[in-house]
Amino acid sequence: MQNENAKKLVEISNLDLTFNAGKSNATKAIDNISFDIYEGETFGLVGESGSGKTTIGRTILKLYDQDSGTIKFDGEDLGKLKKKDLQSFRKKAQMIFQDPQASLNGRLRVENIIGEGLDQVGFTKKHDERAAKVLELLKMVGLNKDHASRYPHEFSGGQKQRIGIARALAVQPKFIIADEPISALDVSVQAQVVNLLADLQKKNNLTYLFIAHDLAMVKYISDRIGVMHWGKLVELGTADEVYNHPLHPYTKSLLSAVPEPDPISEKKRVIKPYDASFEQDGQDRQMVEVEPGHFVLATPAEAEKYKAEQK
Ligand SMILES: Nc1ncnc2c1ncn2[C@@H]1O[C@H](COP(=O)(O)OP(=O)(O)OP(=O)(O)O)[C@@H](O)[C@H]1O
Repeated sequence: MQNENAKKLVEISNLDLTFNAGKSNATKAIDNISFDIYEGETFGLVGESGSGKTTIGRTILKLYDQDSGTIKFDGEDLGKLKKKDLQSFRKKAQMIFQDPQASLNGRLRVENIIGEGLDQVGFTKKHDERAAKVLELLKMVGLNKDHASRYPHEFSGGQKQRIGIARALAVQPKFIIADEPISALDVSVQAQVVNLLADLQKKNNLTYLFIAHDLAMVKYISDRIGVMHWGKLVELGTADEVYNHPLHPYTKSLLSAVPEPDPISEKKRVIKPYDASFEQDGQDRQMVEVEPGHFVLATPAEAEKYKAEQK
C-alpha cells in the first residue's frame, strides 16, 4: 500500500482520447481513465497489444492531446502550460522506447547523443566538463569511456538500450515512461536492463511508468499495477494484490497465460479464456475499491461477485 503521505507526481483524471473521431476507423484508445502515480514508485501498465498503453504514455508527455479529462504533473495541469513551461516539463518527463535502434540518431556518436540531452538543460559547452559528464552518464548505465566515440550500430541491443537510458537521464528527469523497454531485447539481457532501471530509480529518486505485456517482469519491477483492456482500466492495485488476488476476469485471464517457472505448476496451468462480451452490455461500470487500494471496474453487483470469488 502506498504511504498516505506519498506525493502524487502524476494525476490522471477522466481521460478520453479517440483517434480518427467521427470516421469509420474511429478508435477509442483511452476511455475514461483515472489513476495517479506517486513520487518514487514504479507504476506498471499492462494489457494486450492495442489496449491503449502507449497512447496513455504519449498523452502524459503531451505528444497527443486528450479529448477530455486532465493530467497534472507535480500539481500543475498540463493542459494549461504555456509553451515555455511545456519545454521545461518535457525535461522533467522522458521516455525510453521499445526499439533502442530506432530511438537513437544513428549518425551521431554516443557522446553527442548524450550531449544533445545535456544541451537541452544548458549544461556547459566546455569540452572537458562535457566529456566528464558524458562519462559519468555512461558509467551510470554500465558503459565506459571507450563507448563514447562509437556509433549506435556498433552496439548490441542491450547496450543500445543503455545508451537510450543515459540519453534520457542526461536531462535529469523526475519521471520516466519506459514503453516496453525490454521486449526487443534478448531474454538473457532483459533482467540486466530491468535491474539497471531499478538501481537508477533508487539512486536518482525517479518515478516510472513501466509499460509492458510481459506480466512476470512487470510484477518484479512494479509497486502498483494497472490492467488495461480496450482503452479502459479494468483493475488497479499493488503488484502483490493484482497477482495474488486478481479480481477482474480479464486480469485472471492474462495471469493464467503467464508460464510458471516450476515445471510441475506449469503442467497444471490452465489458460482461462476471456469473454469480453459482457463489457458491451451497456451497463455503467465504475472503479470500485474492493480492498483498500485495490480497484476493479465493475457494476455494484459484479464487485460483490468478484469479492466473494476471492474468499
Ligand atoms: N496515431 C494513431 N492513429 C490512429 N490510431 C492509433 C494511433 N495510435 C494508436 N492507435 C490505435 O489506438 C489503440 C491503442 O493503441 P496503443 O498503441 O496505445 O496500444 P498499446 O496497448 O500500447 O499496444 P502495443 O503493446 O501494441 O504498443 C489501437 O487500436 C491502435 O491501433
